[in-house]
Amino acid sequence: MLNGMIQKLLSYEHLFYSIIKWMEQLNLTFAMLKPDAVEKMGQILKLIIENGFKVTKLKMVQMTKEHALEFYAEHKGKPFLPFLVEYMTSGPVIAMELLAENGVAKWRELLGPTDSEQARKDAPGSIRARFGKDKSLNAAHGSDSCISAERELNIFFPMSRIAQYESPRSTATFKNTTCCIIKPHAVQEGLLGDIVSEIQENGFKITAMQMFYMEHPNAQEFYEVYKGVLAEYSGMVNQLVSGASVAMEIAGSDADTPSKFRAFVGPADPELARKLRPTTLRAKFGKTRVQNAVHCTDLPEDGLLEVEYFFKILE
Ligand SMILES: Nc1ncnc2c1ncn2[C@@H]1O[C@H](COP(=O)(O)OP(=O)(O)OP(=O)(O)O)[C@@H](O)[C@H]1O
Repeated sequence: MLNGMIQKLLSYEHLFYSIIKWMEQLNLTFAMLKPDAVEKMGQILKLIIENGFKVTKLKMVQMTKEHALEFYAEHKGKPFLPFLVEYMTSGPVIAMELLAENGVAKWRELLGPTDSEQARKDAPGSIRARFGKDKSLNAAHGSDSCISAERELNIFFPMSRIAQYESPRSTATFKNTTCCIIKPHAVQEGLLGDIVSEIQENGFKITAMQMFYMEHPNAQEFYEVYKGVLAEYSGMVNQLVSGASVAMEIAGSDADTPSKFRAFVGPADPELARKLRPTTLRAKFGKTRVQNAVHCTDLPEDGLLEVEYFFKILE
């Protein structure tokens, strides 16, 4: 009996050390989709998730010249720096914190060689081979060490309020837009890339995007209009606080975009959506009336208020 107990304890000890070892190897890295890759971000997010990364922070931002010079300080004096700064400030970028076992090295491997043309020869499945153009317009960035990752994450996702004020700003336009939130269950199920791809491939423009970890009072306030109206109100609030969600500002070419986007999202009940509107987002990715993949602004006149809630109040 004593023998059995000792063996059991040893196996627990073994399990404990395996977990510690795994946690030691698990690391965070900083990843960025450069301006030329933002319109393909859905496809790239899909690859990131398929390759076992967890997206723990995400924000679409606009870098200034000062941010780009700080970010690429190691390249000071290099002939390509002025062009690089111009390129990095030419449009929004997607800044992300990714978590994986050996995350820093694993993300560099998925990125492929700096020069996209070289990447197409040496690593044809890599992100730069598939989405980059050449050695400067190369789709994405990855930290080269854990120390760089910490420095770079601190530029885009600083902890202190003062540093947050100076960090690259969100790209929300607050003009003729509507709000869409990818719900926590869909993020947890690894559907972030699939949903963003669908949105982009159907002609809608994502003009702002950020991952949020919502708290109860905020979720209650956000869904206030449904209180006493929808039986699912509490379930909806609980769903929104159950993990990371991704809020987006959606724009389109005309004033009808909010209604068109609403139709594209489909009926609140995914079962009904699958019968009546099988090509909608909720038909494809929803499960129940509460876990229906995305929230989308109901009334066009509320679009701006909802976008402001996330990108002015919560940001
Ligand atoms: N010779 C070059 N000509 C033009 N642009 C370049 C050149 N070398 C690097 N760059 C640009 O500067 C960025 C930073 O260069 P670096 O040598 O740090 O490459 P990297 O570590 O592969 O890329 P990143 O730091 O963006 O992940 C490159 O990603 C590329 O956009």
